[in-house]
Amino acid sequence: MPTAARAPSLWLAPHAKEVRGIEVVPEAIEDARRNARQNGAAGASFYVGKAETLLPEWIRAGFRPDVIVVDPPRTGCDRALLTAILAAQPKRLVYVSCNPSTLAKDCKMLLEGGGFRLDSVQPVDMFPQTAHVECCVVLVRNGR
Ligand SMILES: C[S@@+](CC[C@H](N)C(=O)[O-])C[C@H]1O[C@@H](n2cnc3c(N)ncnc32)[C@H](O)[C@@H]1O
Repeated sequence: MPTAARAPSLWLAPHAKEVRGIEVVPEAIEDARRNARQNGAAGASFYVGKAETLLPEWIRAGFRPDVIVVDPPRTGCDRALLTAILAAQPKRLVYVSCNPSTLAKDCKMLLEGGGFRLDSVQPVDMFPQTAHVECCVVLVRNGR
């Protein structure tokens, strides 16, 4: 179960055999490892690198996650990451976004890539009185 690095990994760890977190900032990975130790999240491991580099490597090596969680910057996910997600065919993809336009663009590619259907879209008004909105989208594998 690869995820955005820190918070989601720790919440998910008790429910999964294995959780892998990816993050480009090394200090964030150190924090994640420390948090995992302090919270007894033994199945969580964390990797410094780009998700669009590491996930395709893992998929080529046979890694098949049940669930993928992404929480990208405002620019959205790299195309190579979306391609790797399509190849991995997880049962569920949870996409947390702070930019509805890149979220829509990435979901279009994922839905047109086949294999997924849209399950839910949940905006969260974390920044009242501003134009910003967080949004959580769940895509599920077709046939589920
Ligand atoms: C919106 S924040 C999400 C933070 C995340 N929820 C967490 O708990 O660590 C986006 C994060 O993606 C990281 N990031 C940016 N580009 C990345 C990439 N290509 N691969 C992996 N992480 C990336 C940023 O450093 C930032 O911490």
